[in-house]
Amino acid sequence: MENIVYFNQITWRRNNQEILKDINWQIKEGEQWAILGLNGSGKTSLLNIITGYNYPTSGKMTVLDQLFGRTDLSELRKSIGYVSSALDRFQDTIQLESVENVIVSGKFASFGIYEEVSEADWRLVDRILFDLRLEYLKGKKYSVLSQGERRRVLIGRALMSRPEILILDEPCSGLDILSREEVLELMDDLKENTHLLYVTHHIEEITEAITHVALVRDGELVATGEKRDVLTDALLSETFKIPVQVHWDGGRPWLTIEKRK
Ligand SMILES: Nc1ncnc2c1ncn2[C@@H]1O[C@H](COP(=O)(O)OP(=O)(O)OP(=O)(O)O)[C@@H](O)[C@H]1O
Repeated sequence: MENIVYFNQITWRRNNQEILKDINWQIKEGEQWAILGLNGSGKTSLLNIITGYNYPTSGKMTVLDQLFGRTDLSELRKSIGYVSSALDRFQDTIQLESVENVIVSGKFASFGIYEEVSEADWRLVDRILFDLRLEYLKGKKYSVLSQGERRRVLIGRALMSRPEILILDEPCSGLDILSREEVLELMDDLKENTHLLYVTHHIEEITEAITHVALVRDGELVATGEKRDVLTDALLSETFKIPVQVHWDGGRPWLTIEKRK
């Protein structure tokens, strides 16, 4: 495959406002990306272009080498997994389901099981439980899980469709420091079978599994590239509109805020 994602001079306009401006960005096979930017900078709008929910106003766009305008977006979406802490609002419907049922429902893009589940599907559930080290939760109801376990089960659910792209939109928001590390530890395993797009406000969540970073500010890309080239004091200060310094510890970047005059 040539490109996983390719934005060529993409703009997205809404109500006469240019929300995304002149976006040029390529994600290649084998790369794992993080996306950073302030609230309202355009991260979700960018992701919604990739998933085909926002249609570009101008420019050329391909996802998994499929050219927008010539491809069936609903088919394409089956290759894209999406986990968001915003999914928490759907959790009411799955409280009483077992962990296995929640995971298997990912195959049907619904939170209920309305279609027949095959033997092969259950084998994949077992495989996912094993890979994500969640076997100890087998048979438990979703409602009794900790927040960290719930996030990991929702990631497992997204893997049921064997996505080529997995969007993790602030998957660690609201988690304590231990649960957050448990979710982050999955990153190494996930990257073997999919391409990660990891959105966060906390740069220390950019683990060694992430290879590349995109910085977004006011609907424009400040920088895209290998993480060591992009996560610099100057580029992060520009992105976050506040003077910051980055330092690396344990293979991860950490931020300190410079005192403002
Ligand atoms: N459908 C829409 N119609 C009009 N304006 C929109 C629409 N979607 C997003 N916007 C605007 O585009 C800008 C970028 O929003 P977006 O949700 O992409 O930001 P974000 O970086 O994901 O923010 P956050 O970190 O808060 O989730 C905001 O000013 C928002 O109000």
